[in-house]
Amino acid sequence: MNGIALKPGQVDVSHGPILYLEDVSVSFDGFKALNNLSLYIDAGELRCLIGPNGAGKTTLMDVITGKTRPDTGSVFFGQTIDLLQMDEPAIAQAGICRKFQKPSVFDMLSVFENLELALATDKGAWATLFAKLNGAQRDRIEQVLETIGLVELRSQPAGILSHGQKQWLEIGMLLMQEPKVMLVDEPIAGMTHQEVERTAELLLSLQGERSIVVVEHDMEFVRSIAKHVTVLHEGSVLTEGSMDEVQNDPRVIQVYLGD
Ligand SMILES: Nc1ncnc2c1ncn2[C@@H]1O[C@H](COP(=O)(O)OP(=O)(O)OP(=O)(O)O)[C@@H](O)[C@H]1O
Repeated sequence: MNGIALKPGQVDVSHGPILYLEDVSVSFDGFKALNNLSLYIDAGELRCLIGPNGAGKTTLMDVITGKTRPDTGSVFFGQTIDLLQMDEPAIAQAGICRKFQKPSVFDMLSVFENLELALATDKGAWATLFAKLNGAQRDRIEQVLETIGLVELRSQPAGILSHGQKQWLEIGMLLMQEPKVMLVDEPIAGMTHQEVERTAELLLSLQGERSIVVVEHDMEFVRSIAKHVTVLHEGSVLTEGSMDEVQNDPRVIQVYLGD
């Protein structure tokens, strides 16, 4: 250890990575969806995960968020927090959140209220909506509205938003909880070209303060955001590197062409 005392809830990233997965295997009826997979995600980085269908990307996300328990291996959040000892809500509470492909905003509530709801704690959703916001909470919502580019639509019901805008609102709802790691599953599916560009800007603006792991099939999009790409194949890491490096790797070309 480096001698720095950590407060409860703090994540020890003093060695660089915020997520450590080592020798993780997951079997479904004898089939290895993850096979001795090891992966490290640095604090503040934006990582893209690619790989052909069935490579294990979703299973990997499920392991990190506690939905699926590995048969073997270790999964740590920072150097000291053992995620395999925690259930799904505890992992989310610790600061690892996941954005699923399909947006699930509340159509009848305004954009602002959706963000307000994301503040919901143990008091419950309705109590949160009717409670008076304090200054810090109001400032946080304003900041998030700015980040997701929905300031002007703040009073509109979420139901009138375009598909892309709903996705950004949902990212905003996750940001309200100030996660340290965001796992983002196929963020641009169904978006217009303009929305795709705006989503790239948004994800790029989020790195640094938090780590972002994006699973995406669209290679053009991956190229536009990724400094570092991990290629999964048959439940293991096939290779890692810049987009150019992985795209020119004969093993990557082979698994994609063979798909
Ligand atoms: N609950 C399950 N029961 C049985 N097999 C499963 C289960 N979940 C996943 N698998 C299998 O494990 C393998 C990895 O699946 P996974 O969904 O993680 O891949 P993926 O890389 O996310 O694929 P895609 O890009 O198609 O979403 C696949 O062969 C899949 O059929």
